[in-house]
Amino acid sequence: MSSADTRIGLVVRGHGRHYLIEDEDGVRVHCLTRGKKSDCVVGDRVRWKRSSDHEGVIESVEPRRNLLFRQDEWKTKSFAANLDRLLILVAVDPQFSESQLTRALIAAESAGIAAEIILNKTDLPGANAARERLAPYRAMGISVLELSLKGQKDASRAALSPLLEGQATLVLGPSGTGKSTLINLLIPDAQAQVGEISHALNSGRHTTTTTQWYWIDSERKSALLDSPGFQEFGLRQISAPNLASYMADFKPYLGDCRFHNCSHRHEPGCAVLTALEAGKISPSRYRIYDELWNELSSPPKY
Ligand SMILES: Nc1nc2c(ncn2[C@@H]2O[C@H](COP(=O)(O)OP(=O)(O)OP(=O)(O)O)[C@@H](O)[C@H]2O)c(=O)[nH]1
Ligand SMILES: [Zn+2]
Repeated sequence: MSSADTRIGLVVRGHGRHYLIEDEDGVRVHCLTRGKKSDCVVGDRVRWKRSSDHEGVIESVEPRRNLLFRQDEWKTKSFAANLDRLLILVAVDPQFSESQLTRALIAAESAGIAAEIILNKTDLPGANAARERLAPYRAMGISVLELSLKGQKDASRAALSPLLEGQATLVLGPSGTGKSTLINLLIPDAQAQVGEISHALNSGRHTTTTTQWYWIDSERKSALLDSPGFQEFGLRQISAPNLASYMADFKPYLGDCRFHNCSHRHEPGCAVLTALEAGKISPSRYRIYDELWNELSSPPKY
């Protein structure tokens, strides 16, 4: 088939082999992929053509700028493609897992996606403790935006809007941190958008197993992507020796170890261990590095 028969569309939702794509005019069409494989993800640009008045077929996926995914021993789970930014939402309460935060940052860094942190619920007692836990992240140059999404709606909107403008931004965050509050603040008709999409895909109203694409503005320039919660954030796509290069606080020391293939765990003359002892790398970040190293260098358990 020549590409003249096909048009470019944006994948805004996937469900099995069923996708909802949006054409250049913003019209949404239910499309199927050819064959059994479903290898496009939300955010992909695809070539598609109409197969009937109501449906289309996806012929191919355009090259991706990036792909954010997690990978455990058994499977790869894609969050979305062609992202401009990852926002990791954590809260004062429930207390966030630093390991999950670090994993998300490493996945973004290795995919070449800029990442920032939002600390929500700063109105609660315990805000200072949360701030302290995030201090190493600030120190390594990652922006931490403090919000109180529920109580300070206007201020939150004003802080977020410039960040999101003209971008495709994925929000990741554990349950209970205020993800729905954030989405509803920026996209008042979010529930309606979900309902419309689920209806078009026949996937049921409450299917939240895949990433959801929302337009923030009527010009369809700024998008927010919401991904369902997850328990595990595997990083099997990364090899243990490359791990440190995706950690901004380790990176400055990487060329300075005595051995070029230093694992930064027990070797003499290790610049990372020296930085740890000097307090330039935080003990919690080092502990996560060590845990990840063990995880990534152990053979799969199956
Ligand atoms: N104190 C305080 N509570 C907040 C704030 N933002 C959200 N909450 C509350 O935190 C709880 C969780 O918020 P949601 O927006 O439902 O969180 P979620 O991340 O979508 O959680 P799931 O629906 O479990 O995925 C709700 O009771 C909110 O009212 C805030 O800035 N301060
Ligand atoms: Zn070293």
